[in-house]
This record gives sequence, C-alpha cells and structure tokens, in this order.
Amino acid sequence: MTTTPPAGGGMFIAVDGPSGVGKSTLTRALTIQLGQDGHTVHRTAEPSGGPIGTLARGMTNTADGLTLACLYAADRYYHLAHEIEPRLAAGAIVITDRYIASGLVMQRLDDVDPELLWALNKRARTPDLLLSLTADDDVIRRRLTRRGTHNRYQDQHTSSRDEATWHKEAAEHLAATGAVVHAIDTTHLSANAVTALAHRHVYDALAAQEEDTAA
Ligand SMILES: Nc1ncnc2c1ncn2[C@@H]1O[C@H](COP(=O)(O)OP(=O)(O)O)[C@@H](O)[C@H]1O
Ligand SMILES: Cc1cn([C@H]2C[C@H](O)[C@@H](COP(=O)(O)OP(=O)(O)O)O2)c(=O)[nH]c1=O
Repeated sequence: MTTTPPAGGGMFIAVDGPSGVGKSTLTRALTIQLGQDGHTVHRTAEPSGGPIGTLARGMTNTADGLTLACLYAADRYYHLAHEIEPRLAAGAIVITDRYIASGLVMQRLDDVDPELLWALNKRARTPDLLLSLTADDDVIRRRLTRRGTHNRYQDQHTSSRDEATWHKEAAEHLAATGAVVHAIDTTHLSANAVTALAHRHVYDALAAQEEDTAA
C-alpha cells in the first residue's frame, strides 16, 4: 500500500460512510468550494463510471456478495490506474465518494469474510485524507427515506447500524496504513456545517503535506 505523497503535489481525499449519511452532498459542495479557492479538483465516485464500475452497479441487486466484492475491488484498481492516479500526478485534488472503506464494509452485509475483503483491497493506494461520515441510525434512515433508495443495501432496514460500526473499523484500518482520518458526526450538523468542517480538514492536510515536502 502506498503512503508517500503523490508527485506533483496532488491530494487524494476519500469521503466514506453509510448509505444516506451525506457523502454525495459533501463531495459536491467541497469540490465547488475548493474550486472557488483556486484548486484544480476532480470529483469522482465508486463504483466508477468505467466499464467495471458500470457492471458492478448494474449487478448490485442480483449478484452475491463475493462476486460484488471482486467486482468492486477490480473497479477500484481500474479507477486508480485510469482516472485517479493521472489526476494526482498532474497535481489535482481528487475527491472520491466511496473508496476502500466501502470495499471493507458493504459486502460484510452479505457475510463475506472481512479478511478476504482486506486481501482484495490492500494493494489500493491509501488516501491521503479520509473523511469518514457518521450519524445516528434514525437520522440516516430519515435522510435515506427522504432521498429515496436505489438498491438492496439501502433497503435493508438493519444495515445502517452495521455499516456505521464497520465503517469505524475500516477507518481505523486505513489510519494504521497512513491515511489522515477525520470522523465527522453529521447528526446535528447542517450540510453547510459539514462542508465547512471538511474544508478545514483539507486545509490542515494540505499544510501538513507542504511541511513534509519542505522537510
Ligand atoms: N448534514 C445534513 N443534514 C441534513 N440532511 C442532509 C445532510 N447531508 C445530506 N443530507 C440529505 O440527506 C440525503 C442523503 O444524502 P446523500 O448525500 O445522498 O447521502 P449519501 O451520498 O451518503 O448516500 C439527501 O436528501 C441530502 O440532501
Ligand atoms: C464502492 C462500493 C460500493 N458499493 C455499493 C454501495 C452502494 O449501495 C452502491 C453505490 O450506490 P450509490 O447510490 O452511489 O451510493 P449511496 O448508497 O452512498 O447513495 O454501491 C458496494 O457494495 N461496495 C463497494 O466497494
């Protein structure tokens, strides 16, 4: 797993957490704000819009957990090689809505062994910064209901509590491999407040990266 800062000064940010917690909302707003600050920002998501990601998304309701775990991991490596790494090498900030943590969490809902999930994902580049969103279970359910559900994982009524617990474990795992991790509890925060907090974490990470480069 790579932990060195990318060449060209780019920064790789992953936004992760349970379905409905507010990842897409934050990713969109943070991209706009950092762009307004003058940064080159590339927003992306997993499953990616590439061929494997498109296949994985289309099979979420019909495939078993092991099949999906392999497809999502394959999409992750393809996404890194074809979309993320080139942008980072050019010096951009890349923000992805879901990444390794989702790979370590989601197929546990289908009882895939967590050790196997880690083995499938461990060669994927560690994000420089992981913003791990959390919220109380009833708040997540309300947000999901308001927005609407699109697949079987989002429809499972018991899933968000397990997702939240396992995302915490995944965040600890990624911190141990070199990611700077910030958990943001969004239960009582407006979307704007979440963005402001995340924006501050990005600037702290950029400053730390600059210090590392200067040292
Ligand atoms: N901090 C927040 N407070 C209240 N509602 C929010 C907040 N963040 C997101 N939402 C709303 O919750 C719903 C789910 O958000 P979304 O960003 O789609 O979640 P995710 O990408 O994690 O599945 C949307 O209707 C969104 O407008
Ligand atoms: C990246 C990834 C996504 N997924 C699933 C989780 C989501 O149900 C789906 C993406 O759907 P999407 O509607 O983009 O996300 P969200 O639930 O956050 O609103 O893909 C996995 O099961 N494993 C993975 O590794």
